Amino acid sequence: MNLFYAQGVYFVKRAGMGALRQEMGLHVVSIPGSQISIRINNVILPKIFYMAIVAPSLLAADFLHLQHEVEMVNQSEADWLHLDVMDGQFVPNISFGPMVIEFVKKVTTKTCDVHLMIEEPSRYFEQFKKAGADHINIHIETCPRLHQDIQQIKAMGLKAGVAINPHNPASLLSDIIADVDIVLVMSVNPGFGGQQFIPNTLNKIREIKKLIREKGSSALINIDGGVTLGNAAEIVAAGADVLVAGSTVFGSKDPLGAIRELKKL
Ligand SMILES: O=C(CO)[C@H](O)[C@H](O)COP(=O)(O)O
Repeated sequence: MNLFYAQGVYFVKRAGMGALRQEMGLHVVSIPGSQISIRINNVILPKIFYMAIVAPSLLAADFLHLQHEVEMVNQSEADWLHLDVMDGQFVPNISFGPMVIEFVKKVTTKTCDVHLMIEEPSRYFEQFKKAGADHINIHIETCPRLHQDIQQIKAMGLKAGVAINPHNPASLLSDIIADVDIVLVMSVNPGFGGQQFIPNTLNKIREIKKLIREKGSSALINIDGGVTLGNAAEIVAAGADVLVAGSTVFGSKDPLGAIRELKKL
């Protein structure tokens, strides 16, 4: 187990996660749960802090001032920029596609986490890579050849994520979880920002965490939808690694402060 000391706080790097995390540009990571104690050289460290990855979702930004919004995220403590692509088929809403991402990429300094809520996503992998995606997340519900699609994303040099809708159980991930870098758990029905977090997601996070351990996976658990300053601590305590936050960040009078609060968890 790797231990870091920074700003008066000990951070623990979870076994098996380090390489991926460092590759993803993170310096310190830990296991959740301030209730966990660890023993190092016979000294018990009583408090372990967890730093979630924070990914503001551009869907909730002011599109008239997109550059300004992206620059705000650049100045923040956020780690990733979450980019929701919707086709009006898989989800009822239509958002934006590779062209917008290409412009965003010119300005952003953050990792571009692209979430494809579209039918037949593999038709567009190349376009999204070209546009600047660092991660491509695809839905288990849209991919009859999910394993092949995940391998294709990874072969392109990108991180691959599998997204799962609220009605689908964690067990559906059983035979793919060892192959993915990210599990994107939808905590609202996909299509729109500003919805209420579905409480059963907390159980699902715990189940996915268990599955990750059982399968020796190094996937990060990313929670998308209805994340607020009020429920984020509980979500992280359940085992989430990444918090996508749209309205909580872009709807705030102090978006930098909102991101800072999420990072403090
Ligand atoms: O994927 C999404 C919707 O399909 C959005 O990323 C998600 O809803 C985040 O928005 P908010 O934080 O406002 O709930």
